[in-house]
Amino acid sequence: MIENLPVTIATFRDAMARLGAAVHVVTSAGTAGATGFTATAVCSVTDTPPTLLVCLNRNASAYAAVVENGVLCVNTLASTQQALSQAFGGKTLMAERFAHGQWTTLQTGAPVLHGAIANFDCRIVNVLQIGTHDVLICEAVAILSETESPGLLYVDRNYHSLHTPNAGDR
Ligand SMILES: NC(=O)C1=CN([C@@H]2O[C@H](COP(=O)(O)OP(=O)(O)OC[C@H]3O[C@@H](n4cnc5c(N)ncnc54)[C@H](O)[C@@H]3O)[C@@H](O)[C@H]2O)C=CC1
Ligand SMILES: Cc1cc2nc3c(=O)[nH]c(=O)nc-3n(C[C@H](O)[C@H](O)[C@H](O)COP(=O)(O)O)c2cc1C
Repeated sequence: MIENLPVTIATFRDAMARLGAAVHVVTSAGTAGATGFTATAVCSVTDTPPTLLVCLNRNASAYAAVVENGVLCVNTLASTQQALSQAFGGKTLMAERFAHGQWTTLQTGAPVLHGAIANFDCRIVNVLQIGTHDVLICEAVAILSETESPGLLYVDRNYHSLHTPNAGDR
């Protein structure tokens, strides 16, 4: 038998850190005000109805407002938008986070980031409590995906560009 690692928070995180993930700034607005946080725990669920999930730590400063607003926008970052990931990734005052980037709105009123590789404007249709996190089940009511820019990848605790070289670059 192969010797396995003990399953601890540290071994789980170290193994999960090996998985490459797109980086998103998840925003929300409404009666509880504008808020946002950086997330890699975002995943497509089904296209019928168009649904994705977002995992949010209940201790995050954005948590209460996201749940009260009941809407959010998943803004998937371009490789040039690493500074936004850092601004929304914790500790920065909420008003200062939104000083980075240009913002508009679509259907729900959640802030929509200009220049993202995709924007999924969503209603939160279900919430599952799993350990420290809430899994927010989100139905997309409007989508933008206009830029050709490469995406931002987070893997091994570092940022990379998802630029795919074409034949001319090789
Ligand atoms: N730190 C966490 O609370 C959790 C981390 N993970 C996974 O473990 C990997 C390694 O994480 P770290 O060792 O913390 O370093 P990291 O360098 O990958 O994470 C960067 C920052 O993002 C935060 N973060 C990353 N994923 C998160 C999540 N799902 N929920 C809340 N905060 C999250 C971290 O606490 C840290 O402040 C992550 O990339 C993620 O895949 C999974 C669940 C919770
Ligand atoms: C690259 C990266 C990925 C993250 N992914 C998640 C995530 O998927 N879910 C989550 O709850 N927090 C995630 N975080 C942490 C939040 O963005 C934020 O730091 C945390 O909620 C605490 O922020 P606060 O100071 O506003 O409370 C991530 C942070 C970074 C930098």
